[in-house]
Amino acid sequence: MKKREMTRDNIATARTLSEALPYLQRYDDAIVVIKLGGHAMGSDEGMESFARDVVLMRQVGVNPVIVHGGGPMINRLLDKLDIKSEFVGGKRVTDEATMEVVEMVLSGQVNKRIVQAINAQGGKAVGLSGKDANLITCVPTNPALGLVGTPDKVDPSILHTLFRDDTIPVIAPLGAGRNGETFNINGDTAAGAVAAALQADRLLLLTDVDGVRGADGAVLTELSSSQIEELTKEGVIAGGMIPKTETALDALSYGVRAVVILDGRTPNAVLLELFTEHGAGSLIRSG
Ligand SMILES: Nc1ncnc2c1ncn2[C@@H]1O[C@H](COP(=O)(O)OP(=O)(O)O)[C@@H](O)[C@H]1O
Ligand SMILES: CC(=O)N[C@@H](CCC(=O)OP(=O)(O)O)C(=O)O
Repeated sequence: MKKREMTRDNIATARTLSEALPYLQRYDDAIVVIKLGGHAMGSDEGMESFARDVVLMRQVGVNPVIVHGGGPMINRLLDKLDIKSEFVGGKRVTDEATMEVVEMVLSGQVNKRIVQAINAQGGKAVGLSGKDANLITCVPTNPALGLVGTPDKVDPSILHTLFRDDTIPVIAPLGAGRNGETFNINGDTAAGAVAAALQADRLLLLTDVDGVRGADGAVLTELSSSQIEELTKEGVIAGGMIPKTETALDALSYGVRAVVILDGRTPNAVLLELFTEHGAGSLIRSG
């Protein structure tokens, strides 16, 4: 199928998925890992639009893999339960009581919301966490962070099985420890580890800002690793953006082709990034 120019207009005016298809080229067997952050999944309309994009990607031959966050949703339940929580370097210090809430919210609530949204758009999604089928095994990140885990081994075989069955995996960022523990993994870190294990063609980190901003506040459309190091040292890249840029650099070093940090609240964000010439957000490539 020949690629026609895909603009915001002709995606938005296509009333059905099949109407939009002629504007896309087939991307047979490309693997695109998409991290959907908690801040990017606020509204029901936004979730519906995201789910539609994912189903459309599958229809043009891409294998999408969703790894999600849910920080704001975890905060809400922790508040209700009066459990205090703090972040160090963009990662939640996680004791056992917090871990229970994290798992309940991510695997139970957020994961199923995304699965249901994709299925409602005619896709076939299956929800799992890093604990399923030995997908993600972790080691503790740092004793000061408690049960925060760093992926140590990722076994993507279950994901290949799901691809063959035309099924879209939706992954909650939890991992198993070697001694039966459950670890809380930052969503960006989990997405990077999965993308690396799959040697993904692209890793998209969807958040609530239109990209990585420089010192003057403008979005940098393309970023190198040395720029990232410099901006982090200067404190321009801070908070939740730190795990994202760290993830981008790690993923590239493990063979992921390109990483893009973009605003997940923009309508058709994923499609615009993948199928238009200009893309969206901040692109980070190796070299
Ligand atoms: N240089 C930067 N450019 C853009 N955003 C930044 C930067 N430094 C810090 N941030 C913050 O990082 C946030 C995104 O991280 P986070 O809130 O953890 O997102 P998510 O929940 O989508 O994973 C932005 O909303 C912004 O406040
Ligand atoms: C270790 C750690 O920080 N885990 C995250 C997991 C969820 C997440 O990453 O959510 P967002 O993508 O919405 O920020 C947390 O507990 O909030």
